[in-house]
Amino acid sequence: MYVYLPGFVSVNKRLLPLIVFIFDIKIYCYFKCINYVHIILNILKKFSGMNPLKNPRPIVFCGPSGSGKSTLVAKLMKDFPDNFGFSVSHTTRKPRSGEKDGEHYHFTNKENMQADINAGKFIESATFSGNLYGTSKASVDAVTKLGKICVLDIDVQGVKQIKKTDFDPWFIFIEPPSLEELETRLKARNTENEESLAHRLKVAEEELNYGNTPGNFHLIITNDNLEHAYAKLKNFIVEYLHSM
Ligand SMILES: Nc1ncnc2c1ncn2[C@@H]1O[C@H](COP(=O)(O)OP(=O)(O)OP(=O)(O)O)[C@@H](O)[C@H]1O
Repeated sequence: MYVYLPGFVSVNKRLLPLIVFIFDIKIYCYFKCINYVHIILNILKKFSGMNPLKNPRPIVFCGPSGSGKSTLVAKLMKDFPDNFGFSVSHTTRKPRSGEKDGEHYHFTNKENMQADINAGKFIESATFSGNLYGTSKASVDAVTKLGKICVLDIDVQGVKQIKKTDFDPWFIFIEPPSLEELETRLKARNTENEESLAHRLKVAEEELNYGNTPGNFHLIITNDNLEHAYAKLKNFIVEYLHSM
């Protein structure tokens, strides 16, 4: 869809808000006697990721399995491809075929990992099926040093552990509109058997209690309508980027 501006210049309609925005800044700068090109370039740089962020505060996403964390984070990554990064977790399980050390996980052994946990080198860790999994401070720092906001997907037990350390991320809780809807989504996702579904729903109840306890999270998003939920998340991120 194109519109014709005076002077016979045709412009894609989606660009109009940007043009109006730039025009507003130009007028503001004219009256304040500031160089508007400099201001616009800085704003564009910030949001395009051309400017690495200085010591960005990581963001921990938490919420019941199936509440939509991965879906919302994927949208965020698409909108801000250069501003976010994932840390690489450690595990003592054996690599599966195709998994690369340092890329999918840092593969290690129990003795070394337990020693590092005891030495306070991990912000959180847990045991699943007899194997240790965890997030090291170094792997979060590696993302932060690149000037990117480190995104972490951590369960409630992990969040409780992090809160006991000096690590100080933003905590965002994603909740489903109801347990019934959570069950529907998990069934539709087709990743669960009856046993794992029942387990996830039981854990979800406890997680929702923790998530909704005042003071535990900086932001709680009810993921009812995906676009509304994402708009709330994006507002938070844009405000955060502005404040840096
Ligand atoms: N607002 C929504 N409306 C309907 N379906 C949704 C909505 N948000 C996410 N979903 C769907 O719900 C399912 C669960 O979402 P997703 O996998 O993102 O959850 P998750 O919290 O990352 O789960 P897990 O912790 O198990 O990885 C997916 O199939 C996704 O497409």
